[in-house]
Amino acid sequence: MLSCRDLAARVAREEDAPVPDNAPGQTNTSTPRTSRPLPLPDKISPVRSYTTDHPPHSSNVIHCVCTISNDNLSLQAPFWWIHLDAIDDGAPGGDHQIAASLPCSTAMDKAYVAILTFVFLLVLRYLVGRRVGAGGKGGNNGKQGKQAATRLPPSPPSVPFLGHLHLAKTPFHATLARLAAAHGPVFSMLMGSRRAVVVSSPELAKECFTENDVVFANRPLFPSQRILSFDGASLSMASYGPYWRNLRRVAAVQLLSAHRVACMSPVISGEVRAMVRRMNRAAAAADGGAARVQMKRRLFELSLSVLMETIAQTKTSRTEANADSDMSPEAHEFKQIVDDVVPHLGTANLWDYLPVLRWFDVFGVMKKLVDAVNRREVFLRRLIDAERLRENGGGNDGEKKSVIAVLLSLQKSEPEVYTDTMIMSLCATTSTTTEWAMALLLNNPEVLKKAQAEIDTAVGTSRLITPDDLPRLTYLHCIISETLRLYPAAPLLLPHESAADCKVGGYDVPRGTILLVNVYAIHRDPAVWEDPGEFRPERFEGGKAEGRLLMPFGMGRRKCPGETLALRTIGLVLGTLIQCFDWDRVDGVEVDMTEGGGLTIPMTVPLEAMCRPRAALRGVLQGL
Ligand code: HEM
Repeated sequence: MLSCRDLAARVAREEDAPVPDNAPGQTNTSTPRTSRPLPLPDKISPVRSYTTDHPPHSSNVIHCVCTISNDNLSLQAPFWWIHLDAIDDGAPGGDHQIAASLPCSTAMDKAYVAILTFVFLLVLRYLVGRRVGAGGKGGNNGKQGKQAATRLPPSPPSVPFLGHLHLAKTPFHATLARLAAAHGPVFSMLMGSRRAVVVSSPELAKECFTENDVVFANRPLFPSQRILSFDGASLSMASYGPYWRNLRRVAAVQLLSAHRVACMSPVISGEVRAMVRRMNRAAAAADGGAARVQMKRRLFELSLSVLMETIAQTKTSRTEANADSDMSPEAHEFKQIVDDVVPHLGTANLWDYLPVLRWFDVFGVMKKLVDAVNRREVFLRRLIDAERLRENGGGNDGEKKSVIAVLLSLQKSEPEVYTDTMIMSLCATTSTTTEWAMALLLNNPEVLKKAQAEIDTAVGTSRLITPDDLPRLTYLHCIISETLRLYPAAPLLLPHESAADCKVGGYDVPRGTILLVNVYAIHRDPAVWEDPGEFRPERFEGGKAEGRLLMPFGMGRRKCPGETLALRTIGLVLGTLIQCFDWDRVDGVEVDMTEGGGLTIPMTVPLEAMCRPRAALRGVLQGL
């Protein structure tokens, strides 16, 4: 296996991996770019599209090639100044390559170098633009012909080098929704040197994931994700092909099937009970019998604990001495790693799109990622080794097996790939969704009361909700659907990438284009939903919303395989919180619903609330 440091070095050297040759219907049958270990060539030249006989780079000279077309500019390696040459390489449409060989210095301040490089590129592009313009119309004929034949989706005005990256304001999904209002339901953007197409209507989303499903089944592998996802070997990042299919089959059949999720239910119920017990104790100790609860922290800890329990059965190492925490020491350790990694994930991460930031590691991102990944690998290995020991001691019995035990018994050599993907996916998504649901309920107390009444009728007050009650709690289900409509945990899904040229909404989408589906905008389309910004669970009652596209878990073959587990966990957690406590806003102040950015939609202000044990449930709570 490639070590993390090797991988980081490789990411820095290899910039933007080429699009795999997966034509639709004849997908990659060779070893995917994500299979491990990927053999490292003895020597990787930073020049990939070197087309002239300029001298090769030497130890103190780094050679680079930039490809410049009328709307795009990409650079393959860092450089200093020695000579600069514009080469008409005969590329159609006046695409030109500029070669520059430059001596390297290490003493200079990285940020300064990055800025100089950026300015240099701007000037370069301007000069080449002039040269191409002055070079006569003949030189552009090929391009004009190609442009006439190729009808790309409309695009907002771009700036050199950055493309549209300057528009990438947080939260990115909201920015893209505004751009869609101006440019239509399908538009294209240049993210540095990568082209992206953004789709924001239900019809076009369906088109992408039905007739173009295979074409868009790939994932772009950004440098940060490459480091974080075992060089793209994790299920969510693997490129489409036999390797991904194998991972996905094991995940769907062995780990996340309805049967496995049912086996996990006692674990989820046990963790929820532990959280409620702690909240009840906190309320009993508080003035006035109501405790101020940090919901964000509690819910995240709960998700992580559920996962640690289902994945590795870490309960044995839990110390009840820490009365305020729901997490095992292992979960605590993993939380710290997640906290270090999450800020660097996201679809609009400048570091991923601008090679210049990576070459000089301007914000120290590379170092932080490598450190976090190293710690994570050691941690996961420890969990797996502990499971092996338990297996050898005969400590695992059938259905109650942990996820790692299942993988080991399947003779999978890479349990960490699954384990890591599942922990990362579950924690952020389920806890964020439950947090938004609670926030919406606090701002809409009449909905909270209606949900409480439904639970009292269906379950009673003499016992806690169990997973078997969930199918009967239809209003609770409507609340969850409405929450996922307004705040889909992955508002732009995970990015997809086209493996071949295709058409979307009548426009041409070239191979290698990133596809962003703005689920956030689709779920708030006023043509589909009346008063789309309002929280109204009733719109889902009695199948009224049937036929309208709701896709918080995605669509097509890359759809989330964890939907059943997620819905069951959210249902049980939310239902139990509603059943056991009366909830109030802190100081009666309306909850701040401002959205944050990143791969998920976090609440900008972490949710806090006042919880008071319900008198009718006192007996049950005391018995926990
Ligand atoms: C509220 C909870 C969740 C939401 C809203 C959610 C949503 C999503 C979305 C939108 C995608 C991308 C789909 C696409 O790109 O088309 C995805 C992928 C994925 N999710 Fe979830 N998810 C949730 C919970 C979970 C859980 C609990 C697990 C597993 C423990 C999980 C595992 C995965 C995996 C492995 C993928 C990648 C699938 C692939 O690329 O083949 N998710 N999820």
